[in-house]
Amino acid sequence: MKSQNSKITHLRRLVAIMTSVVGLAVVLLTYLQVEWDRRESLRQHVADMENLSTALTRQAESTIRDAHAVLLGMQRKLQVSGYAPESLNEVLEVARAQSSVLTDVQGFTVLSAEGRPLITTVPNPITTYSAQDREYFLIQRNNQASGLYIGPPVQSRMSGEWVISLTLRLSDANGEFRGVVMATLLVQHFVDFYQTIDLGSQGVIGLVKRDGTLLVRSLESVQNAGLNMSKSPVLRAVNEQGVTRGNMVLTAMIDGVKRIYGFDTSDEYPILVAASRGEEEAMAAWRDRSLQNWSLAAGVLVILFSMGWLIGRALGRQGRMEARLQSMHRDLALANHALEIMAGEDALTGLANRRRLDETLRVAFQSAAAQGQPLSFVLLDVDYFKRFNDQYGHPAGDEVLKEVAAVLKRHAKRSADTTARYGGEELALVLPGAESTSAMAVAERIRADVEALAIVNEGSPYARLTLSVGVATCVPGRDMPEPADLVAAADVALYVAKGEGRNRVILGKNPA
Ligand SMILES: Nc1nc2c(ncn2[C@@H]2O[C@H](COP(=O)(O)OP(=O)(O)OP(=O)(O)O)[C@@H](O)[C@H]2O)c(=O)[nH]1
Repeated sequence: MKSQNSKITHLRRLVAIMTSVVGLAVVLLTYLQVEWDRRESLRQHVADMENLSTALTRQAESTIRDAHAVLLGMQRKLQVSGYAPESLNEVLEVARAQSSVLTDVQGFTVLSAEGRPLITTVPNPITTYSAQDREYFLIQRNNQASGLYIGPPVQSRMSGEWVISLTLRLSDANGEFRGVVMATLLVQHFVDFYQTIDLGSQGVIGLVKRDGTLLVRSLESVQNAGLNMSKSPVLRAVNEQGVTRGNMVLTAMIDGVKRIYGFDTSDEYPILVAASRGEEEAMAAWRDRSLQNWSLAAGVLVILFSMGWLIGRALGRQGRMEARLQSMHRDLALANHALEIMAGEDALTGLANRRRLDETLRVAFQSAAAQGQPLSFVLLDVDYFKRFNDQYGHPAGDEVLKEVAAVLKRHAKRSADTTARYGGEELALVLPGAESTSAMAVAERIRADVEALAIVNEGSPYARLTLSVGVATCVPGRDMPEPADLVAAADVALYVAKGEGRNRVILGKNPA
């Protein structure tokens, strides 16, 4: 019973440990799954943005290259043929033809050394202005070997539209400044094109000069045109660390929105394109999935812990019932014992119990003493009974005790004879009026009958169930003063029988 209780406690502990371990595993696996999913989603978005930025960089390069090629042709023609009206007209015709094909270019213009437009393909131009103060003009005028210069976005004085200027210097044979050939690209043209690409409401594409000047931003036409972005992490990575293509997750300088950026720089021109998606929008699908996963995990945990709690409670209840049963069992045993004592009978064997034996022996002793008659006491003990119990079980042992008791009863022939259970596996026989010879004979018959039962006891060297018997006889009062002396003499004889090899009857010595 006790071990049953500790088994239940052990089981409850096991259930608690298992529940915790499985719960932890669920949390860990969910975390790993969600984290893996996050990285995979981010990797995918990053790759998309990098690829897009590369494609858009090539597109911007191609637009600039086309205009650059035309500008080079115009520059060459003017420098060779001069600036006479015929030459300018020829250049204008070629530029018109090119302009009609290059739809990304707003127009081609030739400016004089004073910044006045000489010819232009820009439709409906205002030609009464001077570009002398424009950045591109100053750079080309002051720098003989400037090459193609990409200007910041400006509002054109010729058309009123926002444009990006591409300029080449015109020099005479002595290298003296003769003016500028210019192609203008419409900012709105880029914005319109970038807006055809779906990057969600927070996505943005930026075309930027490597010095940090913002040329085009897809979210608005011109509000931020020309903004200096040289301090942005992307520009710093490009200019300070020499990174040419890459990605970043960062919060934008302009609007404070967190975005996933991909960027790529041009090898030909000092420009780069950064394409981005809003992090919140891009990762929304992942957030939904992770919420689902965590909800599922929470559901599993609730079920798991509920089951663990229910099992624990059931085990606890079983444990309490076992304990109650145990105490009822004890009460019952005590009650049985009390009943047995009151009845004077041993419940298992039906023989007289120890209490009645003592009483019977006392009366028989007194009566024999009064009459000067002999009184014999026989003490019988089952041999190797512990081994029998161990091998065949306690209930089988009980059965054997009953059988031995039955044999004993059969040999208690006279009415005054008393058979009793002395204790445990020890039985006793009180034979009033019996001399030692007849007591020995009765004892021997009992021993032989038990042996003849041929109850297998493999733990015994006799391989069967046997008895050792001690017999004591006296004339009470004359030979011995107390009944206890008679019992002690039989006990000593029994001890001798055990010592001499068991399965035998020994007569105790009479002290008198
Ligand atoms: N089945 C059963 N066994 C009992 C009962 N009363 C006592 N026993 C057992 O009897 C055995 C007595 O063991 P021991 O005193 O070592 O004696 P033994 O094994 O018979 O060995 P020897 O007497 O030396 O031959 C113990 O295992 C007790 O548990 C009972 O009412 N029923």
